[in-house]
This record gives sequence, structure tokens and C-alpha cells, in this order.
Amino acid sequence: MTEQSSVARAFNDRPTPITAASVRQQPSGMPFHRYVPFGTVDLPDRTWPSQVITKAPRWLSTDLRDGNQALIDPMSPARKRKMFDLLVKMGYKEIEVGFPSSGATDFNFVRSLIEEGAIPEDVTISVLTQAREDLIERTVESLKGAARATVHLYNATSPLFRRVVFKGSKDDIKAIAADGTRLVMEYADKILGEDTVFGYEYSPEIFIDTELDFALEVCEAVMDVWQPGEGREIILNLPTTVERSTPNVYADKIEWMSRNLSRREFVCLSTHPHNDRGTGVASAELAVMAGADRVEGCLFGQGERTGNLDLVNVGMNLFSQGVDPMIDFSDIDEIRRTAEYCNQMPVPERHPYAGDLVYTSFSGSHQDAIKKGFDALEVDAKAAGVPVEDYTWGVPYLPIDPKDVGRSYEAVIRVNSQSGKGGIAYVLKNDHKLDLPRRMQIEFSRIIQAKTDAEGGEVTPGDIWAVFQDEYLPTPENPWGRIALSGSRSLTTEDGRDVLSTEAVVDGRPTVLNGTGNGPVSAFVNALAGIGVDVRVLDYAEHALSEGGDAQAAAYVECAVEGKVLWGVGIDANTVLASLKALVSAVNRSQR
Ligand SMILES: CC(=O)SCCNC(=O)CCNC(=O)[C@H](O)C(C)(C)COP(=O)(O)OP(=O)(O)OC[C@H]1O[C@@H](n2cnc3c(N)ncnc32)[C@H](O)[C@@H]1OP(=O)(O)O
Ligand SMILES: CC(C)C(=O)C(=O)O
Repeated sequence: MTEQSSVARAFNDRPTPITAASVRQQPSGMPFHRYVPFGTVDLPDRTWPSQVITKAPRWLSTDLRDGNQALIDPMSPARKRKMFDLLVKMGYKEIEVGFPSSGATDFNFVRSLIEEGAIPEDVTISVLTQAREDLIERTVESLKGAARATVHLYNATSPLFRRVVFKGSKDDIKAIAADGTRLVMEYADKILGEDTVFGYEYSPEIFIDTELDFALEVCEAVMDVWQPGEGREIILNLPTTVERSTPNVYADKIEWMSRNLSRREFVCLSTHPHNDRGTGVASAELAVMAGADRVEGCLFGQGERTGNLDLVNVGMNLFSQGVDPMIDFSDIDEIRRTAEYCNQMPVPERHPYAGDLVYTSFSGSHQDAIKKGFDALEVDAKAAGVPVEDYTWGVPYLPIDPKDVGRSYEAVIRVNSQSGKGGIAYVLKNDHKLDLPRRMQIEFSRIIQAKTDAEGGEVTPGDIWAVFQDEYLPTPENPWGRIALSGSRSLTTEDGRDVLSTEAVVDGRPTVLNGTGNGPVSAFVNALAGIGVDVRVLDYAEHALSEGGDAQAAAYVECAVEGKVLWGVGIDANTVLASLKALVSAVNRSQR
């Protein structure tokens, strides 16, 4: 047994130490007995947990189909076209453009894409259909003249759907899939010309709830009809449809299918997660680790109920691991604005990578670490001789550089009552190039904290600057304080000592302040003593605010004025004058 320290012993002697046994949660009274746990897969030799994703999967955007079918107000042709053009611009090469047999809107949209030549040569459009002959015929008709097109056929295969929706046996369900595939091939043959490169995708809908051996049986029956082989791929898409299991169970199912499918080399194994449990992204990532070659989803997770898999999230997750997502997310706000316009739905502030607040910290310890992180990044990049925008990213609390998705650093730190000195110092440095010494950061943050405690809410960078100016840098528009430097200043050296003569206004009267010291600052301190002000300089710092001939400098002095310790700030093109102004700033503050 390890010996307890005296501090731990003292704590354990207290009457009510917190232990697991003393935390008493109450039964909820919720009817949880109505639900059964999701079955697991017996796959002890699973390999997916140790896989690492090192390249982007194939992507299919279904914004114009699964996304669109979930909208209160489905997209107008104009909105659909805007979404299509965005997806193309971002780099998606497989785009599900609709459900043409649903009605004129989708049918005509597909026609317009083809007839207006809106589909780049390297982009394959895809259309979804139920396995019903009239719908299949209409679906294939919509594709006439397309250069590259895929028909995607689905039917539900799970026990609940077999019993409740189709009221059929396993064989009936398998026949729907196989017959549907045959019909797609027949109509494609009849309707589409030789100039259409034609592809086929089949989805056993509700795959997640389908017995694995039956899902395999149906997929094999479909493949027997399609006959995949060299140069004749089949896409088998295994959707969660309604996400009901933890992502590891889905990954087991994908790995099991990947291992057991015949003709695997001609199968593009596709994943289509939904997000009912909020783990759609994890499901997709684990599915890719488990062998999926392709990921279907929508921008920002638009889609039925809680949505489809968020393509932006998965793509940016890859990016953040140093893997090229093969999709351009560099203007995330433009992508978001377009998606919001097309879907007529907002992307929430906390949405991964794209929300308004996802690169923003309000809290003190986060801001402190971020400020230190940015400072260190700059120093490290400089030392390595690498431009900071190419240097390996590593700033606390920021998983990626917001600039890589087109964001500025402005919103990285926002100040409210939860903020500390680091955040406030960051704003002054970022917006005004003022690099406050640490003790001055503490002093100024107390001033801002008093404001947030009194008024609540957020203090904007503009507010912070206004308070800073008012506190340390009286302006001609807002003059205050006993002393103001006015006209000229002369500095000579006699016997190795500086002799300073400065024109000033003291208590409203023109006054010349004369003093001698072993530097201009100490000469000015002595000049102030001449008008009865007792100042002792405790600390001093200065830095340039900009580069070049007309560069401004900032000086910071910590002084004891009549025994009161406080900081002053001066800004001037001349560093000596900046330091004298800083002394005046401290003296005036002491008497304010
Ligand atoms: C998981 C998914 O996202 S699947 C995609 C879902 N998307 C959509 O449905 C959007 C577009 N759909 C539509 O506009 C309409 O459903 C239409 C126009 C295609 C068809 O409409 P309707 O002919 O009225 O049929 P409805 O949609 O009600 O379909 C129900 C019938 O189709 C059968 N059915 C449903 N899915 C399938 C399928 N994949 N394959 C074959 N039959 C199917 C049902 O069993 C039912 O048959 P029953 O009437 O004999 O009981
Ligand atoms: C048609 C299929 C792929 C689908 O949308 C789903 O199962 O969610």
C-alpha cells in the first residue's frame, strides 16, 4: 500500500469526501425498457481498429437527392443549379442529381444539366430510383445524352421492412433487387446511346438492420445480374439509413461484407451513413478504415431527420491529419453561404469547421494558450526559415489554421466576462500591434473585467481599444490629465549626463520641464520632481509598431507615482518621446 501524504490524510479526515458511492443518480422514469440493444458482430479478428486513413475515399454528394428530399421546401431549379455548380467547383466527381421519377422538377433538372452542357467531362451524375419498372424507365430516360451517368437502385432489405413495408419473404425482396437491376440494364440498353458511359449502383436500404448473410445474398444476386468484371464496376452502397448502432458495429459489418463479397476487386464498396445517433462522421471514418472505398453524404450534413453524413466534416478531418481531401474547402464561408441559400437552412454556429464560432475562444485559459501558441508559431517558423503559413500547425485549441479555410484571425478571440489577460492582450496585438508587457496585461485586463462585470455581454475589439485609449493615451479629442507634452524638446549631454528641456502644459499653464539624468527617462523623472511629482521607474519596455522610415514605436513604463504602482503608455515616431509620453501617461493616471 502506498503511504498517504499528510495533505491527503487531512482531506480524508473530512466528514463527506466525494466518492462514486456518494454520487447518487436517480432512475429517470423514462420507458427505456421499450428498446433493445443493437446486436453486435462476431468478428474477433477484425482489422479496422488499427487502420489509418492515408488517402481520400471517392466521394459522392447526394445534396441534390437525399439532401433535397429532406427539405421543407425542396430546391427550385435555380437553387439546384447553384448547388450543382458549387459541388463541381469544390471538386466532387460523383454527384447524385435527383430522383427523376419523382416528378417534373427533378426530371427537368437532370435534362437541363445535360442539355445545357453543365456537366464537366470528368463528372459522373447519378440518379436514384425505386425498383419499379415504370419508375426505372422514366429514370433512365432522364439520362439521354449524358456523357457519364449512374443509375442507383434501392430496396429495403431489413426484417422490419420485409414484414411491414413489402410484406414479402427474403426471396421476394431479393427478387425485387435482381429484377430491378435487370430492368435498369434493359432500359439503359434501349434508351441510352453508345456515347453514354454507364454505371450502376445498388443499395440494400436499411443495411444496418439487415442480417449480414442476407445483405450479402442480395448483393450477390444483384451482381449475378450486373456481372461486374474488368472495366465493369458495380457500386454496392451499404447505408445506415437510420443510424441505430454504435460506429464500431457498423465498421464490423462493413469489414465483414468487404471480406465476404465475391468479385471484390470489381466492387466499389460505398458507405452512406445517416446521423440519428449523432455519430455519422465516426461511422463513415470507421467504415473507410474497414474497407469502404467511397463515402456518400451532403454538405454540412443536410438530409433526412438528423441528416446525412457531413461531407465537409469528413473531408476537413482528413485535411487536419495531413491528407489531401481532394475537395477544395479553402473558402468555407462561400460554401456555407451557398448551401444555406440552396437549402434555406442555417448552418449552426458550432458546426464543425464552418460554424461562426468554431475558431473563437471566449475563455481566459484558452485565450492565453492561443496567444502563446501564435507567438511561438511565429518564432519557430522564423527560426526554421519557413514562411509561417507553410510551417507545421500547432496552436492550442485550434485544430486547424482558420486561414486555411478562408477565415481571418479576427474572431479567434472574443472577450467577455470569462476572458483573461491573454485574450485582451491578443486583441491589442492583433489589431494594434501593441505587445503589452505581462504585468501591464494584468493591469489592463482588470480594467476590462470591471467593465464586463458591470455591463455583462461581450466587449468588442473596438470597445477594448476605446477603453485602452481612454485609459493610457489621451487624445486631443479626449484630453485629460494634469500634464501634456506640448512643443519642442531638447536633449544635450554634459559630462556624460543627459540634460533635457521639454515644453509642456501643466495644470493648464505652459511650463518648461528641465531635468538632468543618466538617460532621457531619468532626466525627465528629475524634471517631474521639479514640479513636485515623485516618480520611480520600475520597469520599461519598448518595441516598433511597424517597419520603415516613418515607423512608430510604443513604450511602456511601470512606475511608482507617489507610492502608487501603475503603467503608462506612449506612442511616437521617436522612441525617446514615446518613453516620455509613457511617463506622462502613468503620472496622469495616478492622479485621475
Ligand atoms: C432512404 C431513402 O432516402 S430512399 C429515397 C426516398 N426518396 C423518395 O422517395 C423521393 C422521391 N419519391 C417520390 O416522389 C415518390 O415516392 C414516387 C413518385 C417515386 C413514387 O410514389 P408512389 O408511386 O406514390 O409510391 P410511394 O412512394 O408511396 O411508394 C410506395 C410503394 O412503393 C413500394 N416501394 C417502396 N420502395 C420501393 C423500392 N425501393 N423498390 C420497389 N418498391 C418500393 C412500397 O412497398 C409501396 O408499394 P405498395 O403501394 O404496393 O404498398
Ligand atoms: C437510397 C439509400 C442509399 C438511402 O438514401 C439510405 O438508405 O439512406
